[in-house]
Amino acid sequence: MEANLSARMLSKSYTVQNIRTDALRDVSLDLWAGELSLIIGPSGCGKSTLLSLMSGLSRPDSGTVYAAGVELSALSDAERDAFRLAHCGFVFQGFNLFPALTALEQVQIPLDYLKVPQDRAARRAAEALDMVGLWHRRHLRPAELSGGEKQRVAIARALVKRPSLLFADEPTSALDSTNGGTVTDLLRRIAHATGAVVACVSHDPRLIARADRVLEMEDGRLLRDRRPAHSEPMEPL
Ligand SMILES: Nc1ncnc2c1ncn2[C@@H]1O[C@H](COP(=O)(O)OP(=O)(O)OP(=O)(O)O)[C@@H](O)[C@H]1O
Repeated sequence: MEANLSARMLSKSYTVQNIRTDALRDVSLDLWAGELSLIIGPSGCGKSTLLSLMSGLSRPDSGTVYAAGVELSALSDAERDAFRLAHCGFVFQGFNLFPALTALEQVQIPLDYLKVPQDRAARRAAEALDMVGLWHRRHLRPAELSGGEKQRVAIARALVKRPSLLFADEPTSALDSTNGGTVTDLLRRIAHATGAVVACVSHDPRLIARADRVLEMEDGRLLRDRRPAHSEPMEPL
């Protein structure tokens, strides 16, 4: 079977004031559609750098990334921007919601950028909000939502484009453990239901049992690749 995202021998270093940090050293991995892959490891081990290279947010010093059939590392900056717009959804730690917009309006924004006609955009935004269990909260603004609900709105906004690649960088670190668990389970259900590659970076070991696959990093390298045993099957979305 062909992987939906393949990284080969990725290396990236940063030099600040003549001090060089090797953030990633010859990392190779394949990610598969329809599962939640958790990339875990201590602070500074290179998780965010790896996510940023795999999603085309930045370029490696050496190595290649193939995603959705495209060699990202061979694209220009403008071509990578277009690739991300077409194929990638992103979820971040800080939710990044607009204070003045309702939950439903936040979710519809990416479709406005993609120039999807209004009636279709409204329908798809409603479906995405329903998928994260927040249709009944559609008229509320961020200040009226809990942290867990805000993150679920952000996930719906990432989902509404129907991305083939969904990237989450520390999506649970601003949440308590119950809400963190809910958000992680949601990411896993989304992977199963939509067939997207879902890659989530976290330093929180509590998420390990909720992922389909766990990739452990240390000091810019991948140390371990395993699949936790799940005792309970997931409920469908
Ligand atoms: N833009 C940058 N400029 C300079 N150094 C950087 C930059 N981005 C990352 N680094 C360094 O590269 C290394 C890896 O950073 P990265 O953010 O990828 O790690 P991380 O595992 O995601 O860390 P955290 O869990 O703390 O977010 C660290 O030593 C970091 O200080």
